[in-house]
Amino acid sequence: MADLQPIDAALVALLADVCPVAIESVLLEAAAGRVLADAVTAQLNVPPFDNSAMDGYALRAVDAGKWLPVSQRIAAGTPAQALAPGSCARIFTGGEIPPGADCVVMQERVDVDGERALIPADVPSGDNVRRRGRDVRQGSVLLNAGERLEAAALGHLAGQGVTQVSVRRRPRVALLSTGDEIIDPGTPLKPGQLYNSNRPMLKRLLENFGAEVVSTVSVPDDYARTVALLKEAAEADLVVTTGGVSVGEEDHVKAALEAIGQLDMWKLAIRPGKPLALGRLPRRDGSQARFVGLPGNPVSGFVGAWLFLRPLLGTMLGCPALSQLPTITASANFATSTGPREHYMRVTLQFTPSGVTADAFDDQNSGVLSSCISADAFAVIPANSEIAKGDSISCLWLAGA
Ligand SMILES: Nc1nc2c(c(=O)[nH]1)N[C@H]1C(S)=C(S)[C@@H](COP(=O)(O)OP(=O)(O)OC[C@H]3O[C@@H](n4cnc5c(N)ncnc54)[C@H](O)[C@@H]3O)O[C@H]1N2
Ligand code: MOO
Repeated sequence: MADLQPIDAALVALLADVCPVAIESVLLEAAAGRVLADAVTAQLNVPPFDNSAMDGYALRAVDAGKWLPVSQRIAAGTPAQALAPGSCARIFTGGEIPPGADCVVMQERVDVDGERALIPADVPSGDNVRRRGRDVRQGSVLLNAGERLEAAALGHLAGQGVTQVSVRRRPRVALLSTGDEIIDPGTPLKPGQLYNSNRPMLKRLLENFGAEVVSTVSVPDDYARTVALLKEAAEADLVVTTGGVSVGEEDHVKAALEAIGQLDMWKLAIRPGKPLALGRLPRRDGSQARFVGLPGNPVSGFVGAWLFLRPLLGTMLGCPALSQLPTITASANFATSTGPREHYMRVTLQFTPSGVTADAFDDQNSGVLSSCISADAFAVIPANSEIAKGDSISCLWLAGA
């Protein structure tokens, strides 16, 4: 096992000299999940004017504690007139604070008699006023480059009147499934065959990690076909294969990669996913596509996608949030021991008043995809270690995709 490469070294090799993908402009309404290419400076204050946080009456705080004439009515969306001293204005939530007024009292606290309102005495200046620029100051950085455009960020951009946004192009991924025994759903299974579970699983993960899957290809266990299909796939930014990276005579991916491209790393000290291969493939124009060869076992593909495809895509997209998974410490609700490989166990997390506990799926075999269905995290069990129930373990939280 001395030839197993440490995971840290594999990540360094994977992320070395990765170029960010190009920039494109998209409509804000089509920008969900995309990664901002440039920082955005706020052009507007938000809110753009002082406005009321309540339905009620706007006044000068010095006039509180008296009956005041109601001199105007300010609905949201209508401009306010200056407020004469000793009067108040009927105002609605979101309505513009009239010049001169400095507070709003909610209507539940006010007695009204015709065109007069009795304002309680304890209304401090500034009460229920949402100041101009309280959320966003004109000229400040609204969003940084590398921000993934999720719900609140999209709202923030729309709040600036933005219609078009500059984002990183989605990295294009060619997803190749190797194995003569693997067939697509829709055809009855013959003896020895099984359906391709890796393809839809990885497609979904890749898309969640910001990529566009531009081709899905089935590759037979044949060296010449593997070479030909890898060459074709290399026109994408990233080529991901499943299966065929181990040591059997029918495992052609590594040999094909070495023949036409470059193998940067193979065989990692990781369970599951040991035969994972990293490298590059040449394109017709002389540039190179990145290559990640995932082992065929579905759990190896699932773990490999989170640990390697996610940071690789995060780096291509210039998105730090995608490059690192949050870690959380939990108390192990199981016992286990490891050999020479670091074990990424699929666990569910329980948040209790006394702390976080991790329950491991019973069968942690790399062919048992059920272990990934409800997994919230990977418990990272170091190589050559013993874990007893109640021990503190570090987990990688599968958040954000
Ligand atoms: N003599 C050795 N044999 C194996 C070793 C080893 O070190 N020495 N390593 C084992 C480990 S660990 C793994 S992981 C596997 C990985 O092998 P491959 O990457 O070559 O994958 P395959 O053999 O093609 O497939 C493995 C397994 O997964 C099934 N599979 C493949 N693709 C799919 C798919 N798209 N959907 C569903 N299932 C898939 C395939 O039928 C096999 O059962 O090698 C061990 N062997
Ligand atoms: O790396 Mo393999 O997936 O451990 O079985």
